[in-house]
Amino acid sequence: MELTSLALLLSFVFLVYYFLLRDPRPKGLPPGPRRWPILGNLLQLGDMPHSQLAHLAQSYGHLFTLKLGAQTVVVASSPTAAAEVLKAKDRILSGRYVFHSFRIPNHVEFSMVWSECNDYWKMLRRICRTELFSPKMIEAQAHLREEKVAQMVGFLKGKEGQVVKIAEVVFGTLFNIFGNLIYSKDVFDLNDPTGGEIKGHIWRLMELGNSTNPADYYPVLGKIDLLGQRRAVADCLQQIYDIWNVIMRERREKKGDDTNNDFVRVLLDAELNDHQINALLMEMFGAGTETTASTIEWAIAELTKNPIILSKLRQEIQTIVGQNPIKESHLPHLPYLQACVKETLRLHPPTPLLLPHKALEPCQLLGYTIPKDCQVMVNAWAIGRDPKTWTEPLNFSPERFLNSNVDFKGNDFELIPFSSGRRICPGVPLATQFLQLIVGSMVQSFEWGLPNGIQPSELVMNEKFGLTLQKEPPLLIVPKARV
Ligand code: HEM
Repeated sequence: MELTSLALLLSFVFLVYYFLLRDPRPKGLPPGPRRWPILGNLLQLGDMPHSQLAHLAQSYGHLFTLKLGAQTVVVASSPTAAAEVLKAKDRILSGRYVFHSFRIPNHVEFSMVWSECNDYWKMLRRICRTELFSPKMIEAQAHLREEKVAQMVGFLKGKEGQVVKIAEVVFGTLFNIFGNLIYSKDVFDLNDPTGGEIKGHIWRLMELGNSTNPADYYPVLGKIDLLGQRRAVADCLQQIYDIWNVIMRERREKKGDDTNNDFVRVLLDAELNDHQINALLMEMFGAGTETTASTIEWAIAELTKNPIILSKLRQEIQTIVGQNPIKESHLPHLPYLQACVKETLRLHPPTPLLLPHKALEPCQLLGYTIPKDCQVMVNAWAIGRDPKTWTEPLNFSPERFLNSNVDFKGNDFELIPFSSGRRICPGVPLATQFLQLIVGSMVQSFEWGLPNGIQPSELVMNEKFGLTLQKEPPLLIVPKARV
């Protein structure tokens, strides 16, 4: 063989080894599946990443490593691994990986979701804890939520016998609850198919938030904004902020005459500027509506599939509340309703992989070495369905919570739909009220069936990423008023 041919053959063998066979995982990381050149493990994610990752955990263990494009990601999939990430290494792993579509000046630096846990973030968390979601504020604003839910019930009574897309009605109701909690205004007209001015912008923003940005896998693409996603998010935000700036100007002008007891009042009193207030309000809508609406849709779906549980719940509400509309003061006396909500969140956490955390510095995790800047995900969906923790995990069985202290407030790592540790969802107190009030009111006020003669046992819900906007087909029901 000629020398050149031999050299070419050896080069080819070396390249095949280097790119296809060699596993370039840095030393010390948890094990993981073999990765392809350039793509890494991207093709293994499929269109339901939480479910695929749960599957991979069966082969590689409760802490494993993936390469997604150029990003190294460690995935925790058991209560032990989650406790290690969110409790034992809470500070070091509390960094946030910021999605490229949201790296927008005048937004990202004022954001709570995307900030590191710096002094500004601590100030926002304190406002949430002591003001916006304090027990006093939750109680003071209960009548607003009750009023908007009564409007939803009235709207659905007008739709008796017609097919209703439940997510849309719940979304509209949540938008209006938020509008009133935040700046004492409705934002959504349930009877208007366009939903009103601001709805389109927020809806589009949520769609953009759910779409994949290639730069999150290949950061070199970040600067060129290949698909224009960052520009589109910036445009949407500007349109929403233009509307809110008018409201804020009016409220600043009112000053002492402003009698509204809402979030804008609290934030103006805390002397936040318009950029800071806009970013925070946007996050309330963004983080609070889709998650809550998705959970309610799943609860209705599970109750439709489980008529015995539905009638038990109806019986509890009948005994404790009777014919009058449910008030938030009833909620602590409705343990079966609470259990139904917990069970829905166990099976269908709306952010199944929480939000991606990032290592602020290298650290040891269950004997492995996690490098600085490594992304860390926690698979709350897999943890909620783990047969080592839950008996018959795929069954919707609220009874499992009746004589149990397990709760979703961040102390029980087998149930972490809201996460745990310093990054735990600050909206838990509000979300709990929304979920129980809306599900309870639907059950109390309506019988419902599925359209086109579909039987409840035939109801198949698409679990794609667990989020309402991405569900095809959505849950359609035909309501029939009870009271
Ligand atoms: C069913 C309802 C909800 C669920 C399941 C949920 C879940 C979550 C999760 C998993 C996170 C990420 C935690 C982490 O990074 O480890 C989060 C963060 C957040 N949530 Fe919620 N959430 C819900 C409702 C709400 C509501 C109603 C609000 C506010 C009105 C809200 C505001 C936020 C904010 C601002 C963050 C970012 C916190 C930070 O990074 O410091 N969420 N939520």
